[in-house]
Amino acid sequence: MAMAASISNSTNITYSRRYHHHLTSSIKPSQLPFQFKIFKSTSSSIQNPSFRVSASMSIEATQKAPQVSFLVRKESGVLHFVKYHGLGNDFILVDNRDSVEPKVTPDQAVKLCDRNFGVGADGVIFAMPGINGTDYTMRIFNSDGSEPEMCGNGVRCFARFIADLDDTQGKQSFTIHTGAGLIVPEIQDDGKVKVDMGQPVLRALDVPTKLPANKDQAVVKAGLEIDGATWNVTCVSMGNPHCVTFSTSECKNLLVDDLNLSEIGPKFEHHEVFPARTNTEFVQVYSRSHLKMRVWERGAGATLACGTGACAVVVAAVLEGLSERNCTVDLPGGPLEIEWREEDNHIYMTGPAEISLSGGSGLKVATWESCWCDVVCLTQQFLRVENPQRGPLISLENTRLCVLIHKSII
Ligand SMILES: N[C@@H](CCC[C@H](N)C(=O)O)C(=O)O
Repeated sequence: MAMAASISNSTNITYSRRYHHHLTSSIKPSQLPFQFKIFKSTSSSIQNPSFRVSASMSIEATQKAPQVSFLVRKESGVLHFVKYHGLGNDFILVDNRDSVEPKVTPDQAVKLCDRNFGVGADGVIFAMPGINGTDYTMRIFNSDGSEPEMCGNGVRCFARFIADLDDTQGKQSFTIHTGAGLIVPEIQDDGKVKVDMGQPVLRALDVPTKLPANKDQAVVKAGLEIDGATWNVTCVSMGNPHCVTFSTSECKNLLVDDLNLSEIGPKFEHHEVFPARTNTEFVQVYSRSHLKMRVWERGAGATLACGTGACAVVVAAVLEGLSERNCTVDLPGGPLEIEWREEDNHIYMTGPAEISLSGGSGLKVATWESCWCDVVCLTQQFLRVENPQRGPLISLENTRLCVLIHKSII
């Protein structure tokens, strides 16, 4: 059988190879274990990456995939990582359980996260030894190298990452120490992750914001002048700071699709009333249980989803009298279910977290020595590959390196 594979990068350069293989029996595509490695060779400069492509394919209809972690392959000098995403908010996950120092510096994180010259991600997350009796510690660098206290989508990815390692013995719930305190994610039977995100912080000084607070010391529907417009904002910390807006003095219910996020977002992020900068959520109210938001993240810009942001949005909506405590929040990457529970004042967030690829990168101070990725999933419109050990694999829609195996020629 002849199989063609093409590999493209974000600059639309396409590399083609033809592979010949003999099938001895009739095998469904879903039974084929594929492994592609993409070698990105940039020894002298990261400005002109070239790709060396190799592919291997083994076909044994009855053979089960080996029960080993994809992190077992450890070569010295190579950073092994796995990429996960929560609704398109994507992260490079690093197994850092043997050290309390992140294996990647903030500068290296910036390079890794670069979508053109690196792997591409909204942040790098480290799974580290737990402290204060917790199972693990999670630390994260944003794509600009800054370190936030917490990340909601990231913590769902973290839970899946930990569960995908071989040594958790089926455990599905973990206690995680973060900059926002104790966070407890639990992987549900349907594969989604429900996270106890703790309590929101409303005290202006703790958010932190210099905006005028009400008698409860919270900032609810305060006016914020930006470029001659007055935005009504409510400030909430989920460990990290959020500024939530549903309206301006001119417009009672924002039409979020009309906003030019890259123009307005930075003006919120760097506004003097937010001494630690801020994440900003622009929200449209569909009903008292259905909200739509777009986000401009501190240190990462416009992302497809923000878990802490969705939690902050529901808190702000309740405080402004716009919604109930249980809401579906639509984000560009998909919906999250958020509950701000009255009994314990905790917020519970439920949503997906999925693996996109695993890889390794030789990290040097200024350049990438090599970078490889095992592509473990392919877009549905071409070929859906299912890994018998990990279930259906997800699409690479949001990554810049895509391996496309054309279904028509299988
Ligand atoms: N996307 C995250 C938030 C990541 C941190 C944020 N950029 C910050 O600096 O606070 C989420 O899902 O919560």
